[in-house]
Parts: sequence; structure tokens; C-alpha cells
Amino acid sequence: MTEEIVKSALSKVMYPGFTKDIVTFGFVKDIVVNGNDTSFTVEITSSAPEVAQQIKDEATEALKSAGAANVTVNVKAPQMPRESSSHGKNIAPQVKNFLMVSSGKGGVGKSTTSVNIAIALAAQGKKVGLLDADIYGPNVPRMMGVSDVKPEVNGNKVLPIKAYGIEMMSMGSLMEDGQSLIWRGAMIMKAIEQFLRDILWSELDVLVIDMPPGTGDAQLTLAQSVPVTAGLTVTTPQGVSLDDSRRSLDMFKKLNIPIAGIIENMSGFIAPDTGVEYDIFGKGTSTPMAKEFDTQIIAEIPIEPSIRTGGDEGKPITFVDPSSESAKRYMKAAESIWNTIEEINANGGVDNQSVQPTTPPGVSACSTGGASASKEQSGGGCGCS
Ligand SMILES: Nc1ncnc2c1ncn2[C@@H]1O[C@H](COP(=O)(O)OP(=O)(O)OP(=O)(O)O)[C@@H](O)[C@H]1O
Repeated sequence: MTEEIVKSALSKVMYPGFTKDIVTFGFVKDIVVNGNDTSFTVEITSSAPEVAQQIKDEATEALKSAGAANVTVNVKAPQMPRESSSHGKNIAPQVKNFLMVSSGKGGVGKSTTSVNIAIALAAQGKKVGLLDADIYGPNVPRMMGVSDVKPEVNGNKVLPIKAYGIEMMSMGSLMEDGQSLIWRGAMIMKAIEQFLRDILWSELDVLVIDMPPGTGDAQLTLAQSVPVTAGLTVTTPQGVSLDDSRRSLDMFKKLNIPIAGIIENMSGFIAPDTGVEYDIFGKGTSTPMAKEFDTQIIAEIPIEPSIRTGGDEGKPITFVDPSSESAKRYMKAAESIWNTIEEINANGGVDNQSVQPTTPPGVSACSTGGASASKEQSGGGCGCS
């Protein structure tokens, strides 16, 4: 008996209710072969005793058929990682870095940027997750070509969907097509927390998080739940967009999130027939804003028809056409972001202690009551005032 034989025998044992086996799921741990004795652990999140018993019986039988004499199977729940560290609260501690992608307003290309930056980081050898936290308009599944894929559920956890070398999860993958939800503050907070806690993200170098547009409950909840390593702002060059982007940068400052840079999207237009670049909305107009916030424009991404078709058809330009001008600019931006992340970590990393709710234990923070509202007016003891 060897570890390889044990693994190969156990790869015939399916996780009850699924078409995948317990080895592929990564549940088999600590295989020890000692003479006639073979033991191993199966870590599952399901608390149903019949699931544990079925795995035990089938694993024992599989190993006996493979020639093992004495078999000991330990089925147990995985140890939940600690949720706080020297860097404050972190409800997804298996993720090393979090990149929050924000924009002041909708439609500026935040999701397109998140998808292409995530793929560029993966192409540079990082283990990457992409969380579509844009609950109002979850477009990432379509852009990643997985709009028809439903995620697998494991106990009370959900496995991320894999595409283009990265892990992905989105509200769009969890809801029926065309469904809409009306989000209240408390629901937004719960959804963000569940995306971090109840999705079985692997050990990731970085989780890229596509936020809803604006600055609200989702951004605050994220910053309070995990130490956000860096923030990226996406803007278009028009003045009205810049006004909103300034708010997004100001939010990073208020939440103590270091700024990794600004991506100026729809900055110029590259004609597909001639390859000539034209200025349309005003290129480089975000530079003074970048200076104001002590950061820089890390990419000017032109309007390119293949970026739009790539998004609509689920074929991100950085993956399918890496030699295109836009893909090269996304790659350069991803390099710059990673350098910033490494620098931040080399200087001690980030800490979200200072943005934790100040309400007493058992009293929930209230996002809707104004600071000046009296306790009675704001619902009695919610802590807002
Ligand atoms: N540089 C670009 N060139 C061509 N089309 C682009 C470019 N950037 C974005 N688009 C297209 O513009 C549309 C909006 O982009 P996207 O969905 O990424 O914006 P968003 O800021 O995430 O929007 P929302 O916040 O409303 O979800 C998409 O159809 C996308 O393909």
C-alpha cells in the first residue's frame, strides 16, 4: 500500500449527491500507511451523520478492494480559519490580498476592468479570485463566459466557478436569469459577508472585488470584514465622471485603503481598421485628480470594439487577444498593482481596526439613520447616533 494507491482508490468514492469524488474535491488529508494499517482523514463541511457514514463505508470498501488490510477513516469538519489577526478583522483569511475595484458611477467599465485585471494577474502567475460584488448589475458571469454555469454547493458552502484560470463568484450565478432583487442596507451587508465567508475560495494571492458603483453599504461592509490591501478606481475622462471618481478616491482615504491607482477607461479610441488612436472624451484629464490623491494613472484603456465584444461574448481581451494594445495595457496595470500590493505588505500591510463599527456588542450599526438623528427617531438603540 502506498499513498498513491490510497488516493487512486479513494478517487472512486463520490461525495454523496455529487458527480465529483472526495479526492478531486480536496477533502482527503493526512494519509498514513504503516505496514498493514492505513489511515486518513476526510474533511467535509456537511454536518449530516448519514453523509459521514456513507463516505466512511465506501472509502473502507474501496481501500479493501485495493488490498489494504486495516483501514481507519476519520471524518471531521475542517477547522475554520481564525477570523481576526494582527491586521484586524478578516473573515476570509485564506486570501492574502484584497483589491477593491470601485467607480464613482455606473457604466464606466468597472466590471470590464476587474475581469481583465484579474486575468492579467493570473497570467503573471498569481492565484486569483474574482468576486462580482456588484449586486445591482452582476455582469461578470457573462463577461467570463460562464453565465449558464451554476455553482456546486457543498454542505452550506458554495464552490467558486473556474474560468480562464481564475475562481469567480457572482450574485448573477446564484440567481435565476433575469431575476431582480430590491436590496436593503442589511441585505447588502449580509450578501457581502456571505460572499467572503461562505464561498470556498482557495488559498488566493489576491481576490479582485468588483464593487457596486458609488460609495455605500457594500464598500463599508467589505472594508469592515477584511483588511482591503488596495483600492483601484475606474473612471472615464469626462468631467462629470471625474467628479464621481473623486468621491470614490475619497472613500478609499476615509476607509484607510491604500490607492493602487486609477484606470482611465474609454480614453481615446483605436480604429480597428487603421490602428490609429483618436482622442474622444479627452485623454489624460484624470491626471490632476490622481496628483490630488497622491496616486497615478496606471493605464489609459482606449475604446476598442473588441473589448465590448469580448465582454458580451464572454471572451476577455486579455485572454483571447493578449497581443492587442489594450491587453498589453491591462498587463502593465496589473504589474503596477502587484508592485503596490507588495510594497504595502513590505511596509506592514493594512489594518481595518479603525473602520470597525463602534456600536456596542449586540446592537447593529445602522446605515440609514443620519448622524444627527436622535435615538428615538433612528429606531431606538441601533447605535447610529
Ligand atoms: N474600453 C472599452 N472599449 C469598448 N467597450 C468598453 C470599454 N470598457 C467598457 N466597455 C463596454 O461598456 C459597457 C459597460 O462596461 P462595464 O459593464 O464594465 O461597466 P461598469 O462600470 O461595470 O457598469 P455598472 O457599474 O453599471 O455595472 C460594456 O458593454 C463593456 O463591454
